[in-house]
Amino acid sequence: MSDAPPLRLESVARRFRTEAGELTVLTGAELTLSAGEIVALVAPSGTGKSTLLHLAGLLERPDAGEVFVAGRAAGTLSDDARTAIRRTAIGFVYQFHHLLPEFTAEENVVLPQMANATPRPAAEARARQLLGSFGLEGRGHHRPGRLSGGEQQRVAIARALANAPRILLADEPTGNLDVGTSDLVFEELLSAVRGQGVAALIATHNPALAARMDRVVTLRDGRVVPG
Ligand SMILES: Nc1ncnc2c1ncn2[C@@H]1O[C@H](COP(=O)(O)OP(=O)(O)OP(=O)(O)O)[C@@H](O)[C@H]1O
Repeated sequence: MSDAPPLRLESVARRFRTEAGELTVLTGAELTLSAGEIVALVAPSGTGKSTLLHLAGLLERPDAGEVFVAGRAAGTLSDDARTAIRRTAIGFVYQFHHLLPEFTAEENVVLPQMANATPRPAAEARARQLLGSFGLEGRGHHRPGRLSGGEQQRVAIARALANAPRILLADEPTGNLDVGTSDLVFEELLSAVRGQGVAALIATHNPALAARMDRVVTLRDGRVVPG
């Protein structure tokens, strides 16, 4: 299975029950991420970008179709098995950093590694190396509340990469930052992802940022189409 793509969505459908009736968001969506490929997901608000990322990240289950992570079908797996895949193979970055406020920047990058049974000294060394690669040496002992928005988001990216995932999923990862900081942090994100050979699916509203990636896709009528 080692030559299987890191991520494959096959005929994925997702519907929601709303007060206005049933809302079909995805219907037969297909997407394959090759190893190390960085794909931009650019689509109008409300068309299902977050829904697609939640399905790809095994946070939700599709109503139909299948999600394969490294060739392994996730649909029939237990919630525990899906959590284990998510912890080892997938990193997430959200628009808001979601760092744990009572822990330092370094601890925020250490904790997911320890949850993954990495011994603390190795986890700390990796955290320092990752934070250093984002220009945050010297900031590791600060809590998130004492960091700037750009620094917080850099820590969140370091945390997402902490367990050396094969897949990174990002939902507007710099959407909360001012334009200048957003460009800088995005550049660092792309360079880290490329440097580590991680396949990435990154939702953004910014066409200039999307153009920096290997391929652009969009959502139309519930399907993934070239953007
Ligand atoms: N749990 C839910 N229950 C009901 N409707 C939902 C649920 N989650 C999402 N939706 C609806 O599904 C549609 C797609 O939502 P989604 O968040 O995936 O869009 P999006 O493209 O990420 O939007 P944005 O760019 O604004 O974040 C929206 O109409 C949303 O209201």
